[in-house]
Amino acid sequence: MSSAQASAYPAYPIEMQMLSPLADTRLSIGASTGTASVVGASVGVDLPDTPSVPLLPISPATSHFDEKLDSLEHKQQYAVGWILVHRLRRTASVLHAFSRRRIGLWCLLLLAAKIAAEFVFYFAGKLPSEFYQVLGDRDRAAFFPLLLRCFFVVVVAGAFKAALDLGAGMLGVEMRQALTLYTHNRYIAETALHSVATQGVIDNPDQRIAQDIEHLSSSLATVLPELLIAPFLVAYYTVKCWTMSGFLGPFFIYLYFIVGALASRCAMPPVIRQVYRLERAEGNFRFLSLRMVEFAESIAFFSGEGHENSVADASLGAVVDVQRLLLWKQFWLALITQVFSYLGSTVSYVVIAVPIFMGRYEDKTGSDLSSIISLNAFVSLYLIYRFSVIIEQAKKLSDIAGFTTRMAQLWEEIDRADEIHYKPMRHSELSVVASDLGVCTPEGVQLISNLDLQISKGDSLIITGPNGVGKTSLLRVLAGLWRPSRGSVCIPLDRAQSPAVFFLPQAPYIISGSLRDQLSYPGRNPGADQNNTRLCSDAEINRILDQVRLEHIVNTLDTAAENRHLAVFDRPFPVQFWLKALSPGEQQKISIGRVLFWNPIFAILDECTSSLDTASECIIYQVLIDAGITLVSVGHREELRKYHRKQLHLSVDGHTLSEI
Ligand SMILES: Nc1ncnc2c1ncn2[C@@H]1O[C@H](COP(=O)(O)OP(=O)(O)OP(=O)(O)O)[C@@H](O)[C@H]1O
Repeated sequence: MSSAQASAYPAYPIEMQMLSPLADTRLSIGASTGTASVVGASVGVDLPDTPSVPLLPISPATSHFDEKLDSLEHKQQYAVGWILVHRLRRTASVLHAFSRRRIGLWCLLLLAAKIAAEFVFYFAGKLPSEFYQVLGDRDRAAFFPLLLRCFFVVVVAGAFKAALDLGAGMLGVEMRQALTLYTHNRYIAETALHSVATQGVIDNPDQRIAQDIEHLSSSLATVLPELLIAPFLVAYYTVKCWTMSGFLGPFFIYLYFIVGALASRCAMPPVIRQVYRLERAEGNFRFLSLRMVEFAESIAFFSGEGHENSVADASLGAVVDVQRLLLWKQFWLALITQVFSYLGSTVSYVVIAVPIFMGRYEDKTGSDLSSIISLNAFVSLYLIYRFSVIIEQAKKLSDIAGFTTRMAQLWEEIDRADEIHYKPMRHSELSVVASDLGVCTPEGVQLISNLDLQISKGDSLIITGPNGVGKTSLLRVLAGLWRPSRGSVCIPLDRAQSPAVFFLPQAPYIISGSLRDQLSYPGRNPGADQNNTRLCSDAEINRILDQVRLEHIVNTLDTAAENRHLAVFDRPFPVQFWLKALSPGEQQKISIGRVLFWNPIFAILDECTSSLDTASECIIYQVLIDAGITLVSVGHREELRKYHRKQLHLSVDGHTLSEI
């Protein structure tokens, strides 16, 4: 390797092993950021880590919808302008409110480390030129001190590089925690969860929380220090380059930067578009696999493995098709950025060639000239490198814009849900009253109209009617999950230790935790303040298990291997354990146990005994009546009528209310 060749890649001694005539400029200088390239790689790896909701089954029939979603998301990715500024400002204020001190501290430390590291890297970058000088002059006395200094600088540069990675990682974690805590507080709330999660206005809220916030935080943590320090470094190395090679040096480098930035910008949008499509396809693929695990038994009973196999293959096909397309799009982006990367070293020769050929260094000896070439190459390569870092940050900023958009859309949807949240009115009477009530689906399909209903304490009501007529929808309106399309609902005030109204959905909801946690769920009076936690006592657990005929579960828990040192009612088990240990009917009994624990005035039961045998169902209903709980039940079995005083029959033609 000639001295001229060598001097084109002086970079830092710490990265000497990477130096070669074909070395990418950023590979040879990239020690300060740890970034490997600007080749659009980071837009290509944003795959979902969590299963997504079943929004888009994979089938050719959905491709048109996919296309529409694509174009929508494509636009949203570039939702720049004031709306993005507003969203970024909101993100900043959330970070400020949730973790201002820790984030501020990490930002300051990171910036300080970055400035110090740049100094070290500058000295490291000058070392090769000093070696050329010392070796060129055959100066043995100066060689060993220089070698020692080189070793010291390498160690310090390595330490700074590691510290920068640590600082950026910690800052990312702090930001992720703050943004996710804020989102949890807003999303997992009475006003938002049901509406945002079930009404599907925005896709995959789970993915936005678990993945997009993480990507946003880690991107912000790497971009912020780079952008803060970039103007100073560019200015400094521009002046340095100007003094060494005249104005033509910076001119060529700026020109190179502008052309390179424009070219890679042109190739980027198609990549981002395919990344979005890939994310969605991956989400659907994972969702199918998860469903297969969840419904393995049903599939086995149906002998549906063949069908599932072909659906899984089709889903995989959709993923790999997009992956292939993405690789092609990335190829063009990579081609452009790689060509410009390698061109960087050539530009540095041009920069130094001009003053040499113009005779500026005529009076220099061979070793002086080698040293100047090396130092100049370092300065111009570093300036080029700083520009490529800026290009890279610009690309990351568009990623940040995309992730901010996805996160902020979720926040905005939560804001909307908060605004339109409907809460039934409360009154001091012991009755549930519906006046002139209209019930519509979220799509606006009228299910029930002009319903006047008064359910007084002791006047249990059974709601009957054909499938799909709107029985559950009526309960949703009574619970405040759906806003009535017309009229109003009024329910009693909660009491200190128990809610006035307790709703049991059709599907039992089993949680991770102990038997005490299961029966006490949700752990606090749904109507009371957040800190008012109440758990079943041992006596209450024994009573409830006896009432719902579930005493035998204690033996199952007692013989389980986990946490034997704890009392049986307090042994925590994962939800998977509970789902295996309890049959669907037993799971429903656990749910009913919660009603008995909370002892509300009214229990609104949506086919919550559908998995029980008739004898067990009758026992359960009798226990609830004996507990003095007034029931509003949806049920199809004739036996249930005798536990109620009134019947509301819904049909497509209207409704009738009658005494039993
Ligand atoms: N979240 C929703 N978005 C849109 N439509 C819905 C939604 N939930 C229910 N519907 C529609 O409202 C209608 C009534 O549903 P609902 O669940 O209230 O019926 P149901 O009488 O309880 O039926 P079943 O006896 O089968 O439980 C159905 O046609 C259903 O498709």
